[in-house]
Amino acid sequence: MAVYTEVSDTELSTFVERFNIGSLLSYKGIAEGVENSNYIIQTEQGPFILTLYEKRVNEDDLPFFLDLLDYLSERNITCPTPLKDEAGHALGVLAGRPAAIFTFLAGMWPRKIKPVHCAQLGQALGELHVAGTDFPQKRKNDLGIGDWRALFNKCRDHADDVMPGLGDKLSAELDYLEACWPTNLPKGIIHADAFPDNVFFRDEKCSGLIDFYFACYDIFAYDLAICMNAWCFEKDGDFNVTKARLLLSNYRKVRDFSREEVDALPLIARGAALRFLLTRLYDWVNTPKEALVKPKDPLEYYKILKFHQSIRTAGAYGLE
Ligand SMILES: Nc1ncnc2c1ncn2[C@@H]1O[C@H](COP(=O)(O)OP(=O)(O)OP(=O)(O)O)[C@@H](O)[C@H]1O
Ligand SMILES: N[C@@H](CCO)C(=O)O
Repeated sequence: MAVYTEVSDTELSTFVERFNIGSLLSYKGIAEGVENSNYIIQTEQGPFILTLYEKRVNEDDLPFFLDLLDYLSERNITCPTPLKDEAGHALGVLAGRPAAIFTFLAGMWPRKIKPVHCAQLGQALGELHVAGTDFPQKRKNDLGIGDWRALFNKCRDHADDVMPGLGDKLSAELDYLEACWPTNLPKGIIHADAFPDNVFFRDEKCSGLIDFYFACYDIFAYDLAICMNAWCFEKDGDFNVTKARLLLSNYRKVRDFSREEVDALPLIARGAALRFLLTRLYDWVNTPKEALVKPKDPLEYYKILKFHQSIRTAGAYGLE
């Protein structure tokens, strides 16, 4: 469920009037997603997405996200484009929450990942990184290497309830990553959460990316590592090197990576695994049993972390 804020039809109609998209015909809450309240709205000009920003998104970051989506759309990246109202503002207030209306992206996210999806994602991610190169605003990654220790400390006492010994293992991994994390790799705008449920496809062609609310300025290879972890491991935890090779080789056709990036990939992939392990652990520990949103399994990412700890070079990802 992801409709935290209920909107009345009169207030929504008044809000929509300002956007020059005709009158509101109907609207319906969207069940997917956990961060914000999303509605699909039908107006005389077709379907649009209405997002009401809930408390987990920092309001100060909203201009960055909306400007970024605008900038990327202008550069032919298919992503939700924020509409501007008659005064030229994308951000408004509806039912007491910050709110915006976006273009509707056609497509579905893949429930079963095939190699062709990974190939398409590689290309789309490369295009995103290139398109964002000159975006003038920078948002710090607030779930980056410098933030993991504090997050871990908040849930450390419960880590062993999830798996005996997990607390010590995560502590050792943090020590290692903090000591070795590279500072010299190419950076730019990254999506930082391009999981399958945020990438749409039509006829096995990528038709766009959504949910840019973790987007930030960070290491490009970190974004690739997040995707490799989310798309190239099978349900039983096995790594699928064919999918990884397709992801990386198709990315590389758009934005080639350096020797340093290749060499650092196993380390970066460990960091990317730890980041999602920690946020999932935090949610696991802090979500009440009766909550409607079920927390995701942190141990899925422990298996992924162990895989990357076991390999020596990026050759294991199908790279020469
Ligand atoms: N521009 C769009 N076009 C079509 N559908 C969209 C669009 N934006 C969002 N959706 C739909 O709304 C759902 C929820 O969106 P989103 O993933 O952004 O929610 P969230 O609550 O912000 O994020 P999270 O996935 O982090 O919980 C998507 O799965 C998709 O079905
Ligand atoms: N993609 C995240 C959740 C939303 O950010 C995860 O799977 O842990």
